[in-house]
Amino acid sequence: MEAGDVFLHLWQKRNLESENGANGGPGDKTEALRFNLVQLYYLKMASSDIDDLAVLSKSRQLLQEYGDLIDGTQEEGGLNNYAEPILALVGNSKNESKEWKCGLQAQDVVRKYLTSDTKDSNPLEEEYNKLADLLNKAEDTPPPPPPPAVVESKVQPRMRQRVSGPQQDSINTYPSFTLMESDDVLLENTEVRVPPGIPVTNGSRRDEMEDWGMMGTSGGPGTRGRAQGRPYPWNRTGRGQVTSMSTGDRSQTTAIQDSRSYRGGGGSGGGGWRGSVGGRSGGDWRGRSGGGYNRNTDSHSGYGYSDNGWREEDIHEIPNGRPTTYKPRTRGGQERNQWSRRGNEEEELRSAFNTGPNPCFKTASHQMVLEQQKKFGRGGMTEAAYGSGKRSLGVRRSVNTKFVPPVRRDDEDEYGGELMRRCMPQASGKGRGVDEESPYAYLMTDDRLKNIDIKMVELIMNEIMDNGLSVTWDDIAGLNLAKTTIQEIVVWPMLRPDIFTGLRGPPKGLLLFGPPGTGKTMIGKCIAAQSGSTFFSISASSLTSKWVGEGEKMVRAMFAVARCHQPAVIFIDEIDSLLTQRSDTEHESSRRIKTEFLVQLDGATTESEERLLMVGATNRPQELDEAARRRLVKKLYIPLPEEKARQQIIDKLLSNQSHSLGESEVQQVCQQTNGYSGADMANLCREAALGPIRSINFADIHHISVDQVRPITVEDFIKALSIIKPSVSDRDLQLYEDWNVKYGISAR
Ligand SMILES: Nc1ncnc2c1ncn2[C@@H]1O[C@H](COP(=O)(O)OP(=O)(O)OP(=O)(O)O)[C@@H](O)[C@H]1O
Repeated sequence: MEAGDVFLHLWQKRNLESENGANGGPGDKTEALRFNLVQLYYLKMASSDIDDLAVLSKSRQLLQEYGDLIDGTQEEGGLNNYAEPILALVGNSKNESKEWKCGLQAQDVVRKYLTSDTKDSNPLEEEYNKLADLLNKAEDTPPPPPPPAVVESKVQPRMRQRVSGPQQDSINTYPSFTLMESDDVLLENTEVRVPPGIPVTNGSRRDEMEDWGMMGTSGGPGTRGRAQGRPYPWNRTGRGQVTSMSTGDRSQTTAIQDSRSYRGGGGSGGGGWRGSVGGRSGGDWRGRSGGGYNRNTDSHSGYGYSDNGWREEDIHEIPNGRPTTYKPRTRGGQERNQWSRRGNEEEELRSAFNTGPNPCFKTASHQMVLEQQKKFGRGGMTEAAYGSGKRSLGVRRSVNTKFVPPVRRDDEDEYGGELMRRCMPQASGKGRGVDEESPYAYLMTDDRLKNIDIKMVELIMNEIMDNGLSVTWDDIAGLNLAKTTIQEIVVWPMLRPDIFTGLRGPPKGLLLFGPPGTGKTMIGKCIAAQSGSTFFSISASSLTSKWVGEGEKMVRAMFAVARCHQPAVIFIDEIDSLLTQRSDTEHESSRRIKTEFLVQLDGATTESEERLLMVGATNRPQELDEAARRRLVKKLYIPLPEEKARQQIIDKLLSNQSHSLGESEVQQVCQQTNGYSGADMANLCREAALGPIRSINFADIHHISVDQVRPITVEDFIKALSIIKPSVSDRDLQLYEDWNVKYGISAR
């Protein structure tokens, strides 16, 4: 990176955080607008008196301003002009921001802000000139003998450096520039390549800064104290004095940093915007000088730089990695700007900087990218770098909350990363192979799973229902038509695929619909037990994910795994929750899940020879998406049980209980249970079975034997009938029947 680029970074950072007049910098402005939008929304929620149109128009206006701020191309306008450090981070992530380019050119900014074409003095230029002088003097001073021992740094292990150049006016060799300690954050993201001939110094120069007026101008009383958090422009307390900075042909007013960065500033607040960095950097930065950052009494105009707070005992790493110490100038000025280094001369140090195309100084961001590449290969950083915000449970997002992208990090899953770590050690950097301990590692050799995440494979495999289930067709009372149809389209084709080919090929989808509690899930279990196929019982929740893009991958994984386990049946209970009609207002991610589902269900991706059947069950068939309805070819109505079926249910349930009901009494009960579902019948029997228990004295309950409990009688059933009522209304029933007439196959 050239000198001009470094200046651009500094300029971006300063302008992003500084306050240009009363309106604040673009960073503040966007925050304020976002806050306004949220506030407007809550106001509208809280009061219905507020006119919808007024809210709409205000929101539109705010959004417009917000958009202008984000995308504006003017130098101090668009946030994208300040985005270099951020872009450096997201540059390797798969993200739209990749296309997001900074509209500013280094040379433009340098030309505009460092070369004054008016008679007015440019404080920045003056400042750099002073620094250049100082450094030139320092060059003439002979190096001191090396110190006896190197003291370990306790505070700032990061490299600090100051780069300066001679006073020139070309773009990349503009008078001189200084990277302050408060620019460390920036430095971490910046690879600095200093043009040959530019002297480089390192270390703390607190007192020089005082001399140069870089440690803050005197501030107002408001700079006292230390505010917590980041206040908004309108409620900032203790804002410092506003100083004016003349920058060539324009004059810029820079509000000195708000009070959050200061600690007990006394009467002289000031300190400059850089204080904010200190504020965020934590205790090491604050208050080391007792009076906080406000040591400077000089009312030097221009940027009020904060005290960088470099410590005299700080140890610095020189660019080539060898430790050096910087011995700061004393007040007497004799030792100013001197380097000492174990066993090496200053020349060497300088030449290390001037190595041209291969600078040995690695920035933190560069280092991070290298480490990422080591871990994840040339693909470099993943979303991990992008979405590294701390997540918390149960805390509402506020306008101050950091944005956490809804993109899953590679080392994260629904189980806090545990599953991921178990199945994908590469996510934790241990290697790229599949974890051999994973019980499903063997599956990953299958070509059909080559693009599928093993973590998803594992999740799907966990949804396989045990084929050892003991539900038989006889357990299901009534529903003869449904049973025959299912045998025809599910069981036989699975057992004899050679016969069921071509026109006789089984349908790929089956829909069981009807009132709740009529045995749809039981049918699913029965298919699992009787068809001899691998039965995946999938719930809608196991296919949805909080991460954008994961849901559809899960659907794809489910079909891929099922294909590996043919013959297979995928049973999805309450399928309406997954495949409701698509609408313009629904969320993009749920729409994508549906689309993936439909694609997978479609014949295009389902080979005709595949023995794969999708069975969906729903109580709300009318809400299904039309495309899904078409793909679930056979729609079987599972109605309420008829009287005979209800009798079968009672007989079955009473068969292992002691009871005194004869056939006529059971029939009597069945006649009174018209409109009861199978589940209602089961509840009725449970309620009746409690009758004998209720007749026992409470005192006897401890010692009474099972044989002494009286049998269930018809009276128990009659009492239970007054408690258990039918759960399906006539109106709902009519809806099912209408839908069945329209789409069902049992209406023939
Ligand atoms: N035809 C039936 N034969 C025997 N028992 C039945 C029958 N229908 C329902 N049941 C009883 O009702 C209970 C619930 O049935 P199931 O879960 O299969 O209903 P469902 O139609 O899937 O309900 P939902 O639509 O609410 O999921 C079963 O455990 C069983 O005890």
